[in-house]
Amino acid sequence: MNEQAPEMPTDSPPSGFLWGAATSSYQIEGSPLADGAGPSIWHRFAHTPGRVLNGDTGDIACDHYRRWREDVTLMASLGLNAYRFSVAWGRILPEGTGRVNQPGLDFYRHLVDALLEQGIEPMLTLYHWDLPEALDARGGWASDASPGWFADYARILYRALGDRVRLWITLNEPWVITAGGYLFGDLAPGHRSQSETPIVAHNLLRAHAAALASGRAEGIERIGLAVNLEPQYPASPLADDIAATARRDAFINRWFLDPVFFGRYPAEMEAIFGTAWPEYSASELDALRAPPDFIGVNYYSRSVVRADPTEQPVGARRVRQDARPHTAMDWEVYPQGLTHILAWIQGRYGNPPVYITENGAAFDDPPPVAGRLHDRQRVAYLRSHLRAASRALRRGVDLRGYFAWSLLDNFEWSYGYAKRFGLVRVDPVDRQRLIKDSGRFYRDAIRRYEGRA
Ligand SMILES: OC[C@H]1NNC[C@@H](O)[C@@H]1O
Repeated sequence: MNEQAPEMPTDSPPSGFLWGAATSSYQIEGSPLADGAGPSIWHRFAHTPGRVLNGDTGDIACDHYRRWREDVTLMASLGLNAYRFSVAWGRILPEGTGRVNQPGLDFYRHLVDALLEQGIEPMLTLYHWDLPEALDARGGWASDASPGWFADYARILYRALGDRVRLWITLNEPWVITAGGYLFGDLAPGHRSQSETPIVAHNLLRAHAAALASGRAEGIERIGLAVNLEPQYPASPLADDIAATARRDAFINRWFLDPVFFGRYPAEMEAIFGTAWPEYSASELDALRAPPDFIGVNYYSRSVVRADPTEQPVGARRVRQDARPHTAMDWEVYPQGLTHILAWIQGRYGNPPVYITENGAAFDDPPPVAGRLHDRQRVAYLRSHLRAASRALRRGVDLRGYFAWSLLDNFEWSYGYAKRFGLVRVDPVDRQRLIKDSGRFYRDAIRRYEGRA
């Protein structure tokens, strides 16, 4: 059987299904201060010794800020009909609020126009972690003013691009923003505070609601929220493991979705944060109810969970499944979890429209040989997860698209350039692009699924 054959179920996806790839501004653009842009918290964090592996920064990254035309051509050659990217807030508002930097707006307008010329649907993420440094200096997401800052920023983009961008996402992975940036401290701004963490989460939810409202006022009809979801499975039938699994499920999967859909936090949150969990009035909780027009699901892996009082604040830890394959991030390859989490959304939140806005894997790729890069593990990962998505479609999940993470090898946050997720290799020296076998596989899969093969 042809190694590259998608070997996937023949049932074709719904018409208009989006086949895309995803990136984010700080991870690929480079030129973080070009043309009047203001620094972000990631510019500062990456330039702080010890924060990023090998001292890597996003100063050049994939040089996308200068190579964006080439990259749009690359997307078209892969047969993508959609592309998910994020806007660097600091390019639009160098101080985070106030003065608009026109060259920043122009960059994204040119990118969007080039995508549309190629028949590629843009999906724009308003916030993918690169908060303007000037706003962090004013309290950042811990500030009560942060939802207003975000809504004003969003409104500028809605007005500038709302006539050509139809798919918007307010926040990328509010859980990672909160847990990585404010609880565990491995991501910018690098805080480690149990008391600050629930406040930041609450402000992010308020910010999502405010950006949704300002989008509605501007006539924007399809605004989503992208969340990292990770199905949690108990390591044993022991009551402690079952309870620990429920806590970790609330902590990772329900902390943000329950408020936006139900106007309430999961009951487990108070047990997790104890006295650090604030008291909220009924009106404060109801103000969080802001169901998105679609959910963006970022899926990578699952967790098998055991109770562990030493692992705070949840009192649970992931048990490594040694017998199964893992990626270079040490994440178990578990495609079934994608089907499960999509079915879970369908059942819990009333079958809302869903896009898989990120799915992919980092592996230690072999070097290119004769202009080819045989990333077999990534091909296998994509094939198994596309099948898992197909099984969710068969179960009636309102799945509308799939975005591979990522188009390009890029800056993987605190890992720098050591972890590579790209369908396309980016040479660490000259940033030359080389489509990997996984990119070719994805192109062929799109053709097969769309009946063009
Ligand atoms: O770790 C892989 C990806 N996960 N979601 C957010 C992205 O910015 C990451 O690169």
